[in-house]
Amino acid sequence: MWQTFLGKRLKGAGYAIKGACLLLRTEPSIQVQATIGVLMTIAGFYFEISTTEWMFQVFAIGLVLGLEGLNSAIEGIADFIHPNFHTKIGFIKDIAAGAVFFAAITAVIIGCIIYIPKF
Ligand SMILES: Nc1ncnc2c1ncn2[C@@H]1O[C@H](COP(=O)(O)OP(=O)(O)OP(=O)(O)O)[C@@H](O)[C@H]1O
Repeated sequence: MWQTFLGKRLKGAGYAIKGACLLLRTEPSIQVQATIGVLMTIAGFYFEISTTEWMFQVFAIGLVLGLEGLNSAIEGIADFIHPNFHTKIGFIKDIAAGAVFFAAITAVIIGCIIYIPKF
């Protein structure tokens, strides 16, 4: 029983890693956000930010990438179930993008709080 449970969880993790690789390979928005994440990580090492600052920065990068990935999935579902123009599809895509915007603004504020005092 435990072997089946563990096997299923490991399989699930495998699918999730595959999904993360797919996002990085196919989604331009994720590629941009991931590049910003890498640059911020380099900046973190360069400015030798504190442990607390690392925690906020890593959290912000993960939050933006995670929501951007979900946004891509919502866009994919919307295009699949209704490929033609529809105001409801437009609304769904806009609010999904709005959710990413909240996370991105949060990340920018965290970045400003960490890095502005270092200049
Ligand atoms: N099927 C649709 N019906 C109504 N409005 C749409 C539809 N598709 C897109 N839109 C509008 O266009 C905006 C951008 O759409 P989307 O996020 O799909 O990006 P895109 O530029 O069309 O394509 P992609 O992100 O794949 O490059 C949406 O937020 C929405 O306002």
